[in-house]
Amino acid sequence: MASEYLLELEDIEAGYGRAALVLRGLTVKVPPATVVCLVGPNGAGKSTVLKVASGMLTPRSGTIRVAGQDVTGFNPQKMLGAGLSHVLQGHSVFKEMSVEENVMLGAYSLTDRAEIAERVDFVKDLFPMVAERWKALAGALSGGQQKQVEFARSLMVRPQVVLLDEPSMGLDPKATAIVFEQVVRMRDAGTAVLLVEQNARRALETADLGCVLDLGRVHISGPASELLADPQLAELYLGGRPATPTTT
Ligand SMILES: Nc1ncnc2c1ncn2[C@@H]1O[C@H](COP(=O)(O)OP(=O)(O)OP(=O)(O)O)[C@@H](O)[C@H]1O
Repeated sequence: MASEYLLELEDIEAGYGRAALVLRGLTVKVPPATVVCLVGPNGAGKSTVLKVASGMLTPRSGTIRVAGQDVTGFNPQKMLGAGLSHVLQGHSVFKEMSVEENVMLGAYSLTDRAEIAERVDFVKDLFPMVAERWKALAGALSGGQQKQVEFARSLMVRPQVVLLDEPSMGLDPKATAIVFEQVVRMRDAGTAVLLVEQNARRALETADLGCVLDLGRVHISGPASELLADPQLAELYLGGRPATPTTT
C-alpha cells in the first residue's frame, strides 16, 4: 500500500528482557527527503528507537512500515533488505582495512557488478574525502572522516532511510560541523535520515523535523526550527535559551 512516509513506527512498545518497557506507545514517522531528529534526556530510549527500526530489537507491540510495507518482526538482515540501514553509535570502521574495503563491506549483499560500480561512484561523489582517501588505511583517518566512511558504507545498499545513532559522538566542533553537512548531503541526494543526538541543539539546527522523547513516548514533535525556538523546550532539553528567531 502506498504511504506518504518512508518509515512509520506506530504505537511501539519495546524493552529489554524482563526489565520495564523503554518505549511505551511511541509513534515516529519519517517522510521522504527529510531529516528527522530524536532528542531527549539520557536514557529516554532514543537509541532503542533505532534498534527497533533496524530489527535489532523486536517490539512487544506496535507496527513498523517501510514505504507502506509492514516489516514488523523482520530481523536486521531483512530490515536492511527492506531499506533501513543503521549506522551504530561509536566507531565501526575496521582500522586495519582500507577505506575501499570498509565501504565495500556495505555491498556484501549486492551481486550485480554494474550496480556495485554505480553505488561506488555515488558514494565517492557524495563524500569527496572518501574518494580522495579510497586506498588509505581507515585507521589513518580522523574521527570525523571515519564517520563519513561509515555513512558511505551504509549507503551502498541504496537504503530508503538511514538510521544514525549519535554521529557527532567523540568529535570536536569542527568535525561535528562537517559530519552534519554530510547528513544534509545524504538527504539532498534522496535518502531520508532518522537521527539520534545528544547534541540536541546542533542536531535540530540540521534536521527538518524534530521529536522530543520522554518517558518512552514522543512528547512533542514538529518542524525543528519551531522546537528550537520554544523557550520551555530550550530550558528542558537544549541547555538554555531558545534560538533567536530569524524572522519577526
Ligand atoms: N542492551 C540493553 N539491555 C538492557 N537495558 C538496556 C539496553 N540498552 C539500553 N537499555 C536501557 O534502556 C533505556 C534506554 O536506553 P537508550 O540507550 O535507548 O537511551 P538513549 O535515549 O539513547 O540514552 P543515551 O542518550 O544515554 O544514549 C536505559 O534505561 C538503558 O539502560
